[in-house]
Amino acid sequence: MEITASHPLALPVGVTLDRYIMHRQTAFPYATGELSQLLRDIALAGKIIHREVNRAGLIDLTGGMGIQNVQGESQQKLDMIANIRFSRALKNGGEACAIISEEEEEIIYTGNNHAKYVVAMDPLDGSSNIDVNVSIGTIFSIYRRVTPIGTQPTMADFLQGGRRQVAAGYILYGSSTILVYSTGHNANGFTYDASLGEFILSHPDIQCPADGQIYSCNDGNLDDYEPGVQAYLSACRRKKYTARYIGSLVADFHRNLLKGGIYLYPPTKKNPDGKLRLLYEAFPLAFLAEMTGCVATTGQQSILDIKPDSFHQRTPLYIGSPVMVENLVGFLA
Ligand SMILES: O=P(O)(O)OC[C@H]1O[C@](O)(COP(=O)(O)O)[C@@H](O)[C@@H]1O
Ligand SMILES: [Mg+2]
Ligand SMILES: [Mg+2]
Repeated sequence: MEITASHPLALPVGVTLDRYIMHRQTAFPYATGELSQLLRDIALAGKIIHREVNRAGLIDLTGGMGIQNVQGESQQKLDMIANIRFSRALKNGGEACAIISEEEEEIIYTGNNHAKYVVAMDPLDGSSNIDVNVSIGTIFSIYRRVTPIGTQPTMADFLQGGRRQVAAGYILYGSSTILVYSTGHNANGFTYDASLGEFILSHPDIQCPADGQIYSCNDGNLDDYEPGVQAYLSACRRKKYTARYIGSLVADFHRNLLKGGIYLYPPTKKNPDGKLRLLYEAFPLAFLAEMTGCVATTGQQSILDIKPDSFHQRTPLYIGSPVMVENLVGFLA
């Protein structure tokens, strides 16, 4: 029997992330490869965290550290491991001159002052789900620095505003591990094939359904929510929409992005400005939302139009299918 290229065992594995990045880079004659390398460094750290997440229960990576981060939240071991792994990959990769992380109060200087880019990151999103084997993620946002190359980066490099992001994305560690990112044109998803050690293009040019029937919010805070939000949620219930809330922003966003839906984290008594952080949760997902036809708002303005003034500031977040978000905004008006 002759084995041809179409034989099931000879079929192509698909487009790897590396090959996709290279291909995209050729589309931009002025591209110098630094952003491509930075994306590869993030993918590498993602592969390592994929490995740690998958064996967290076996190597005592579950549980807290007994210390609190700048948010006043107890830091989980995996929060810190992810923070170390991503910081190290960005330091060694040489393309990021500084990092803002959920797990550290101040700027992390990588020493790569020659580098053009800065990264804001949520190394491990959905920390409350780490110990219970529920999907968690990593969120990242990339800016071209505004301070001169060769100098020490400053706050200004990080507080440029969501529309100045040159790339953003997330890695979802779920039943499979998927990297979804955009460099400002469209958004693509790459599923990790651990047997090859490669991210493979699995979700090209993701487009969010204009409408949906899934709503995601912490119902336990219902009494805290403003009347407009409560009215919107009871309208969802009346319409027999499906309530789905994983408690990991990345996982809830990803599901709604593919199926159509809305994620809400309104202001609460505990978090009058909302819980989620602007620089490394809301801005990057709002950037992706813009590329996939979703909408991201505070209820009053587009998330991407917020003028940031501090590294760990919070914001209300309503994000998802445009018809649903506009409907919600109608209730808030
Ligand atoms: O437990 P709550 O109040 O519903 O909050 C859940 C939300 O908080 C987060 O866990 C915050 O992110 P971190 O886990 O990175 O701190 C989101 O992922 C999630 O959507
Ligand atoms: Mg988070
Ligand atoms: Mg986190």
